[in-house]
Amino acid sequence: MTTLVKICGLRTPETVEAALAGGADMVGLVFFPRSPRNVSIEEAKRLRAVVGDRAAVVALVVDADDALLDAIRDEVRPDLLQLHGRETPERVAAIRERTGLPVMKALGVSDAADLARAAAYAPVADRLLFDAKPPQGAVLPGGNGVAFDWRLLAGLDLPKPFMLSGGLDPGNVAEALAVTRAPGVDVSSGVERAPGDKDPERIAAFIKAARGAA
Ligand SMILES: O=C(O)c1ccccc1N[C@@H]1O[C@H](COP(=O)(O)O)[C@@H](O)[C@H]1O
Repeated sequence: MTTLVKICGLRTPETVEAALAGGADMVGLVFFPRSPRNVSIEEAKRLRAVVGDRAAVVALVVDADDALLDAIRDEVRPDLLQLHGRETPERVAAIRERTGLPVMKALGVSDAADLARAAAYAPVADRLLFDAKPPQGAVLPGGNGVAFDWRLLAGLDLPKPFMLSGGLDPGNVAEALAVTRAPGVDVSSGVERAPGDKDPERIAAFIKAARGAA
């Protein structure tokens, strides 16, 4: 089966086009003001129009309140919500119910015990995303370009599909896929020149490397 590829934190039509030209399955828009990749609802609407039906649009939020979720659903019309904060299983279920959108819950991983948390989220999320835990003192809960020990995911058996993220880049994504057998990968920092500044060449190289590994 083909590996799903998500390019996250896109902020310009040019980089959205680069992701689509490379064959990305999902493009991620970040709604988190502290992130250098943050977009407003208006910017997101324009990017959503650029994407059309050529890929799935993923709206990334961090402990979002209902007003923000409603605005994203009604105005941006994403295909999937990525919940990248401290949302409990109950909150994930409530968001899914309220918005009517499928949700992907991100879980921070640093050791095997972190994977046990997936059991509580699998019944309420449509998809899980395993990311590295942020380094101490980090401003962002994700998008830090930090990897975790991929061997923790080897042999993982979950009732829901999952994606891998955290410190992936064009040079290591093939190895990450070989180790984890993840059905999908997600990247942000690893395809940038600087935080928030996506590089079309690195986007293309990442997608090619992920596809080549499949
Ligand atoms: O990208 C961001 O700015 C971001 C902000 C807040 C939460 C998550 C964020 N990005 C997600 O983090 C992971 C890993 O990113 P990286 O490739 O290590 O930079 C990825 O799932 C992004 O969607």
